[in-house]
Amino acid sequence: MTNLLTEVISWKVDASTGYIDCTQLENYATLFRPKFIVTNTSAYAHCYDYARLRKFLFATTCGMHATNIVLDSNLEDKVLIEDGSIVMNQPRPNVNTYTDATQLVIGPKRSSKIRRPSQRRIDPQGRRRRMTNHFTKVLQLMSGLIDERLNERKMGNHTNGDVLDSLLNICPQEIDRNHIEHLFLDMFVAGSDTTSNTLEWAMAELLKNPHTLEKAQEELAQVIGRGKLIDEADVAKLSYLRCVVKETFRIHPPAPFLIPRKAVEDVEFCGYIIPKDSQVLVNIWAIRHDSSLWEDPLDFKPERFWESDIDVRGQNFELIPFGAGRRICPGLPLAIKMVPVTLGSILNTFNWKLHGGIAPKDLDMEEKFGITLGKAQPLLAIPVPL
Ligand code: HEM
Repeated sequence: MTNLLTEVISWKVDASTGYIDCTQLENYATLFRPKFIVTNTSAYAHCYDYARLRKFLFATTCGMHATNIVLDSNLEDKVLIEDGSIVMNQPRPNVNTYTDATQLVIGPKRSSKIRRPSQRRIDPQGRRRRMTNHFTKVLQLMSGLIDERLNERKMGNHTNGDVLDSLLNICPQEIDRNHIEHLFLDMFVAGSDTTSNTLEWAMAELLKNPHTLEKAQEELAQVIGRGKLIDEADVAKLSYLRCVVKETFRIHPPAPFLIPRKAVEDVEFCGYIIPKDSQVLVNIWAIRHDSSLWEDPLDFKPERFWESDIDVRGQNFELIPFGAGRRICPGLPLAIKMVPVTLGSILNTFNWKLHGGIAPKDLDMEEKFGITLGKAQPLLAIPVPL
């Protein structure tokens, strides 16, 4: 499916570098709507006296994917907050369905025993059944949106040119509808949890280190003006915010072992022989702890990037939260826009404090390993309208 994704969205491998050229996806990323993020935060703040940020950020990220990246259709008026969850107005299925489905994939399993191949079909906790059920509903959501788009195109009043349009232009000759639905599912699964976890960690680190929060808000106030929405173009002017994002990627890489590789032949690497067919994990979590690479590696210090050219795009191996080389994350161009725009928007339109009178230094920062490296305890933070 990834090959298909790569082909369809015209990602090309640059012959000289071997890297994927994600220019076209990057163009889609210009469709962000910060207003959507802030409207959600604002609605959330009114619903609750505290915000369970993870749920909100996850739903917001999904919403952004849906409204801005994959489908440039304007779903904003159709998205609302109910009972603390972001739901789509009827007749669309509830976005929680997607959240629940992902939680089932990445959530803790009661039995961690490795089962024999003959037992793999057994589903004692009903997870597979529930997951299939949830994913079916998400696929129905995608299907409904595709129907809508096809109708709009038939009526001749559609001018979007988003990812869905690119795919429909080559459907059914090169790709069928079933592929489109599953392709969108892939993008949602790979993109939402990674992005929302990064945002939750960024907020947790800022709240734990109030001087960094103040500095980030101060910069936003000076460059953008307090209370104003930020958009992509502003990010270039927000150096400290960009340092905060890099430092969050460094300390909390969502995929701490990247995606497993397999040696296709015996390889000698740094004096070791890696036998053919070995599974190879790249431990970027350990790289972040390496004091020969980073001064005070466990401390959250965005300032370390002030004077540094180190970037997350796969050229500096001490910081590769998106991987590197041919299999580098194809969502990188989206994510490096989505994270600072979302973070900057919620920082510039609200004041934030920890729920329950917790002192910043006591904030629990334990990690929990699932498909992505999340925060073990959800961050509870109160958005205080300005
Ligand atoms: C903070 C955000 C994100 C992070 C940190 C992240 C990180 C990663 C990493 C580390 C990999 C594996 C790369 C490797 O093994 O070398 C990966 C793969 C992938 N990511 Fe992301 N990702 C993010 C957001 C996204 C988004 C927004 C999308 C799509 C919209 C996406 C789609 C994918 C896909 C399809 C793959 C599989 C690529 C392949 O197998 O070749 N990611 N991502």
